Amino acid sequence: MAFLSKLKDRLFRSSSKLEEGLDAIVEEGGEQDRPTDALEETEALRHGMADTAAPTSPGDTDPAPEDPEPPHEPLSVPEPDLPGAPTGPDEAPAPADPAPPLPDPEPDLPPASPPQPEETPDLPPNEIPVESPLEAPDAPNEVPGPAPLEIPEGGGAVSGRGFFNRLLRRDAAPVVRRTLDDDMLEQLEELLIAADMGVDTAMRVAANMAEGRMGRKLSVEEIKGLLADEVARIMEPVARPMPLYSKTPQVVLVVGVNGSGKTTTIGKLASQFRAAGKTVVIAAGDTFRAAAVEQLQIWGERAGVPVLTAPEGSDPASLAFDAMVKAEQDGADLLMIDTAGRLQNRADLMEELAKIVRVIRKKDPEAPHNTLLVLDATTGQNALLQVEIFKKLADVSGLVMTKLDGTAKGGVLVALADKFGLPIHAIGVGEQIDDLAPFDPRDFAEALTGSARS
Ligand SMILES: Nc1nc2c(ncn2[C@@H]2O[C@H](COP(=O)(O)OP(=O)(O)OP(=O)(O)O)[C@@H](O)[C@H]2O)c(=O)[nH]1
Repeated sequence: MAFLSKLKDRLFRSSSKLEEGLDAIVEEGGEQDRPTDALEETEALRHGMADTAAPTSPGDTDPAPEDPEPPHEPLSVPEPDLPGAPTGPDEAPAPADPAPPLPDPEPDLPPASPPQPEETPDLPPNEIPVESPLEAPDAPNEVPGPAPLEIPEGGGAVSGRGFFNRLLRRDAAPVVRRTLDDDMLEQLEELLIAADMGVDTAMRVAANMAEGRMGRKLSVEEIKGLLADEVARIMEPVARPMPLYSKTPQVVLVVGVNGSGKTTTIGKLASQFRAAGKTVVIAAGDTFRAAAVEQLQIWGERAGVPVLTAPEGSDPASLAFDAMVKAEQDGADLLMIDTAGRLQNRADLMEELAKIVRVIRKKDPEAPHNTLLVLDATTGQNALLQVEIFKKLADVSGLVMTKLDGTAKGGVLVALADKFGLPIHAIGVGEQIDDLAPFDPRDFAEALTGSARS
């Protein structure tokens, strides 16, 4: 739980940017709902009711998607309802249940179940994912705000209005809601684009959020919930730990532009593999930069893993071959090969990477078993370009996103997942050795949107 909240804290800048934007969108043209309206709208919303659905109560007659006029009485906060008392002309008549035997079940449970660890289904059983430093959430986060986002078991849109709901109504504060129309949808799209989701993904996400909800009144909390659901849906298929194979040494080629965090990530991964009982060898393949080699040696020491180096300017492919030999001799489980990231001369880099692959395949025709592309999340949309380039340079099998801490550009992960569908194996959330976490789509979605933040 501690690590989870750390992740959320560190992604705060992304969520605060989105939250500010959502606040502004809903404020503009929104109006305060009476608490009873809030409850009913929320219930209907969580049911995913289409605007063509039957009215939820005699007074709740949202007639058509295009109709921006809310049918509810505006702004006034009614006197608290007494259990069983009449609730007003435009409200569903509360059933007279003077002594309800039981309150409605679990009124403030969040809509989604806590995330389960992702499995890589097509791996043999002995292939384990990267050791997860994330604790599984021990209790689901609660959705703040007066209107619980509950879907009562087997209930209709306005079902479950017993004793408990009336209690909630009495305590609920007014909520600002805005009717979802084309203008608001456009503003949402712009906000998501500004949050680095990219145009295509932002439009798709906004459209999915709006589906069946045009003409409905939404609060900021509800929009955050819808957005988090949509982000999690997109991210779930790509949240896959790096597979570990039984055949050793497993060769992991690590690529990415200079400064993206390759060295740091190799050190963090090596440390996690070691903690999982694996023996690891690192090869310092960026032989042209002495500083890069030194950094890798420092990380090797921290992780307790040997780092093979070669004289400055020597052939990285030759070092990779020597490293293969050593890894085999040592019976190492993993060989991680760092590479240069000079995109300035792409043809040279492509040839360098291709040669490394040719040479290690002399020892193992299936190597490299993983080609990890390390991306710096703070580069925002540029990360998309880097994926395109490196997919051409090397057979990228998965991504590690670094520097998600303190960036307001976390939305780029959604664009990456939507566009490329490459597995995101891990995320870097700091500069320390244990600041590498498995990618959890639900945590990420909630941290990005600021929903259910504890
Ligand atoms: N805040 C933060 N900083 C990170 C993270 N990962 C790496 N860094 C920092 O990013 C900088 C570059 O990281 P490196 O690992 O040296 O990057 P590289 O891709 O190996 O760069 P070159 O050695 O120049 O090829 C360093 O200052 C790291 O401490 C992260 O997840 N969060």
